[in-house]
Amino acid sequence: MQLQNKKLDWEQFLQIREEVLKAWPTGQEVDLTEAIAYQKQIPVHKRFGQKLEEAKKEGITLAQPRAGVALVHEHIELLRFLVEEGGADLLPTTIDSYTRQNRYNEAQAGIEESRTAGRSMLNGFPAVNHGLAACREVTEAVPVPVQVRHGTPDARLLTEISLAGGFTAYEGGGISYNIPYAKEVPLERSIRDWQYVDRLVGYYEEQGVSINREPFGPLTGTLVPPCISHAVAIIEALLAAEQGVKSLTLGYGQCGNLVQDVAAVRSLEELADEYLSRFGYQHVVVTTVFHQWMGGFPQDESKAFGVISWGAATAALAKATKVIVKTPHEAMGIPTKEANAAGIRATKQVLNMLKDQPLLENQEITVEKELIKAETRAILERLLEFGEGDIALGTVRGFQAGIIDIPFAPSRFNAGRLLPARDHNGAVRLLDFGNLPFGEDIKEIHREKIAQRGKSEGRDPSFQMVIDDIYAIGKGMLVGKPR
Ligand SMILES: CCC[C@H]1O[C@@H](n2cnc3c(N)ncnc32)[C@H](O)[C@@H]1O
Repeated sequence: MQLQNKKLDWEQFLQIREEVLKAWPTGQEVDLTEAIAYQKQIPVHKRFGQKLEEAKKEGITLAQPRAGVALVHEHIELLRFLVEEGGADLLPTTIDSYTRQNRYNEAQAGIEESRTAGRSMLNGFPAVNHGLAACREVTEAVPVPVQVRHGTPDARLLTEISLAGGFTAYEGGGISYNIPYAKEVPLERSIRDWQYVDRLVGYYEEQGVSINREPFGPLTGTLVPPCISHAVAIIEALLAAEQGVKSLTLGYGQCGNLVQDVAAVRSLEELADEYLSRFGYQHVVVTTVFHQWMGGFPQDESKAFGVISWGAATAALAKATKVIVKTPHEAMGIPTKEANAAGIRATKQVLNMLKDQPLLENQEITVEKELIKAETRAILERLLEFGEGDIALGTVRGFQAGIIDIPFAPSRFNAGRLLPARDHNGAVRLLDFGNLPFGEDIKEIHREKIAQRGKSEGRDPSFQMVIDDIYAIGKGMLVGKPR
């Protein structure tokens, strides 16, 4: 049946579900009626969406790290440490890479190796292999809400076990966990598989259990222009809302220029409200998440704290509901629990110093916000045309035509023709627009700003600028100016 953005028929869903639960033995542990009852007894202070909604009302920004290790008790110890020593307001459970690729046999081997080695031999928590009881042990053992964070194109079984396991929030989407994460997964397939995920969340909502859903905002985390990540966020918001999702956190990865980043967070929330109400989705609570710099980090830990603090400051000034925290080990790899907690403490120090300051607003931010909205609308409206009004169909066709295009994505279903580069203030602009449906007026703004940088650096705008910008922050700068 042709792909369409339409709520999955429950009987059809249950048929698919029989196959989904067979993919690993722990799937047989999931009983939806029992799972709903279990979720209903989770106290309100442990419900992710509830805590986000309260933060939005208070106008404060919550801090959440990433974290996940192979074994259950070590994972619990890690999460407890991040609350007690780091001050985390919200917790993750980052899932390992084998599980993300449905390679449960190798995840199982990783668990055995971790037991033998006495340390985590996986880069995350293998929730499917551990199963329901272990997930409930984790979510019950910590005092704050916990969210599953991963990068899985086919996350259907992981969702079943995560929700039955007491997690009250779940990251990802059919575009955002495919195009930046996989090479060979057809977009139509991942969109369909995430319609299953969101339909399951819709079922929990219908039964009175609210589960927060967060599309993965930063995408490749490498000079992704706000209009691109916003377009993906709005598409995944519309796809999720159609399946009955009511608690949505839309995200954006820090680019580094304050005006652009504050404008990006504000425009994201405004565009979400605009498109959700246009398509008739009522009572969807929208919050925002700002990801601290997702690109290359300095090795030097003091410099890394500078980058982390700049991300915290921007998130607070933008009044993002949540900020995802980096650590001083970012340039090295998976952080120790001490480094992870240190990143959260640095972040919280900045958030606390800024939380009584008003939202940063000025004419520059307003102009930038309107530019981002015009660019994002141009993409979304063309996708709707390509889909004859259907955003799911339009998205698949739009990626094929390069109407939407994610810079530096590995997927062969992505056109990969965009070339982003910073302007002389460090805002991310486009050197090559690929096949984006922008008018000359928008293109001229990008060209002029990049030309200004070329003039100030005494060089013609070129691919070299892109390369210099990719390495700039790791080298202690924002704009990759020639030495
Ligand atoms: C989009 C995800 C990339 C970021 O996600 C961090 N990350 C991945 N896996 C873990 C983990 N198991 N524990 C703590 N951080 C983790 C990386 O460092 C990077 O910043």
